[in-house]
Amino acid sequence: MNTASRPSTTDAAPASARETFTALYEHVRPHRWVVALGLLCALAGAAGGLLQPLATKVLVDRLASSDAITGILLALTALVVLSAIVDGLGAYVLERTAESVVLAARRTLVGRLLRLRLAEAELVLPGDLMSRVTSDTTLLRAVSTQAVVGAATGVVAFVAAIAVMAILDVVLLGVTLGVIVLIGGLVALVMPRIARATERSQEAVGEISTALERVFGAFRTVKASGAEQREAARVEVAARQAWRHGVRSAKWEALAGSADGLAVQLAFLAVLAVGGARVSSGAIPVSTLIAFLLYLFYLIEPVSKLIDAVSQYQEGAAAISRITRVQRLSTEPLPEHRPAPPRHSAAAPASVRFADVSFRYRTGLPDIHHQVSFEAPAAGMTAIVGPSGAGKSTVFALIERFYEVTGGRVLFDGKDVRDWSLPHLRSLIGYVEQDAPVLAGTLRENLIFAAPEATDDDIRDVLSRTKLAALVDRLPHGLDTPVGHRGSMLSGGERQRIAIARALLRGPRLLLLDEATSQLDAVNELALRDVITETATRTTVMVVAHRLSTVISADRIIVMDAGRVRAVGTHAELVAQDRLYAQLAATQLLTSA
Ligand SMILES: Nc1ncnc2c1ncn2[C@@H]1O[C@H](COP(=O)(O)OP(=O)(O)OP(=O)(O)O)[C@@H](O)[C@H]1O
Repeated sequence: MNTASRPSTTDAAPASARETFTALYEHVRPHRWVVALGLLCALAGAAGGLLQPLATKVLVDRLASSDAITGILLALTALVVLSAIVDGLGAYVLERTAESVVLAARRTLVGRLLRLRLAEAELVLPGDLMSRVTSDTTLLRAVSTQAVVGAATGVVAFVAAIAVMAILDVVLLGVTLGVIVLIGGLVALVMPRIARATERSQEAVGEISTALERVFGAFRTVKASGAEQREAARVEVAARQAWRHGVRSAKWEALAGSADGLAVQLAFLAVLAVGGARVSSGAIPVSTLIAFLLYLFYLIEPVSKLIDAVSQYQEGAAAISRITRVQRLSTEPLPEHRPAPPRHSAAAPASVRFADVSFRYRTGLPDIHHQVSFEAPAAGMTAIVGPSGAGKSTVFALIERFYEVTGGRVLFDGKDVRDWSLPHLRSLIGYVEQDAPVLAGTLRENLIFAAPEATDDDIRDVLSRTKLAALVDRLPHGLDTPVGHRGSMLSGGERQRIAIARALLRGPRLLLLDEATSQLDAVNELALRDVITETATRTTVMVVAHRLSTVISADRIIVMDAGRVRAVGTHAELVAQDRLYAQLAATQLLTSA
């Protein structure tokens, strides 16, 4: 997969063990009391299990002395049933909490992703981010609760069993511990490999999402280019990677998982040999050997719980490391809640001024703007023209404060954009991107996207201004007709006017319109020009213009070239005074110069 040219979050340094543990604890902290309840249930269940071998020893002793055993049998049965009930309750409480941990992690992650700064978001592959939200968070399920409780009950039950075994016979305990320590050491070597394999496997899952996102983001082009098989092969490469690392992780987990059985079986053989000798020499009675062996088998559960907990921790740590890396990216403040519906007629037009603005997209990249200065006074239309790559769209990005200037100042209504609260600043601006994105959903959802409180009257008014009323009448379900993925069921011109209607519905004090470079038919072009000129009578309009018809009706035109303002004037003035503008105007299609 050729993602080398585009750094992603996966390039960031992995989280340290301490960071991972703290992040994990932060996920569990809000649920600590429920986890404690689950732990209590698990401990009660474990205590029940712990009593069973002792009860069995009493039973065997009574059998030997021909005493009645009905009472002890009934007590044993009650103990078994009770431990099962408590165990079940504990398991339910924990599973529920685990789901809550996953929900909280997803909620936090999604909240952060949507607030990423544009400059950060551009470095990230969307498919990979999606897999972090959907797939990595799932791995938190086990580690956040089962592993915590498994480790705690495992330790308690293990220590308790060892204590009882010490009372029964210290020599046999020594034999048992010797075997367990030996196998435990081998397991410890395997554990970090599980974390590594899991992280790689999750990275590959991210690559699958990235590859799919690439395909479906340009599905028509993929089909028209006959690239289906090539693209399927790309996805397959990532899927095979995920498989390879998944299998590797499964191998280490299986090895670790069978270690508990192996440890106890080996200890059993050793205890049988040593214990048998001790029984025949009269050092211990046979009932002690039986009880000891039962405790030995009782140990299987806590030991396997401990091993499971550690391998779940390794998997969870891999996921946490990937999630934490996204959380390190910087974000913007959330928009404030705006209770009152926007009144587009009431919004006073705003002015915009660039004062000696220098800008580059990232350190190490060349400057895009060099001391750019101009003024777009309140009300009326200001068009920005210039050859492709001159830095026209970047002007809008700086007004919206998608990026910070590297020098000079951008003033909105006389105040530096950095002194405005970001959500407030953006709430005053209507912004129409060059490719006028329409989102999947209904037409209505798209229209009220930037102004959810807009009333039907507001919508009707904007539809008539943008000449979309006829389209709505034609659609089978009117405003509630779905428009397809990225508005694929609409024409290019319709998409553009919907994007303008969406921006106008916000009641902006400034409308930023990045005109599409693609050709529109004459009817659409006329409709669009009318919409813009009509809007410019009510609010400030700035247009990155690619069509002669747009610039002719502008109040002032700013000519940009290679990141500099080259000339400012009206169409008539510029045709006479500026050679580049005259050339651009002569070609009609301004970007082809
Ligand atoms: N997000 C970005 N990161 C890095 N460089 C960028 C980014 N966006 C634009 N550029 C670069 O900045 C320069 C100016 O881009 P801009 O989009 O402002 O040009 P433009 O004048 O609007 O061009 P066009 O008329 O083709 O839309 C281009 O060279 C472009 O490659």
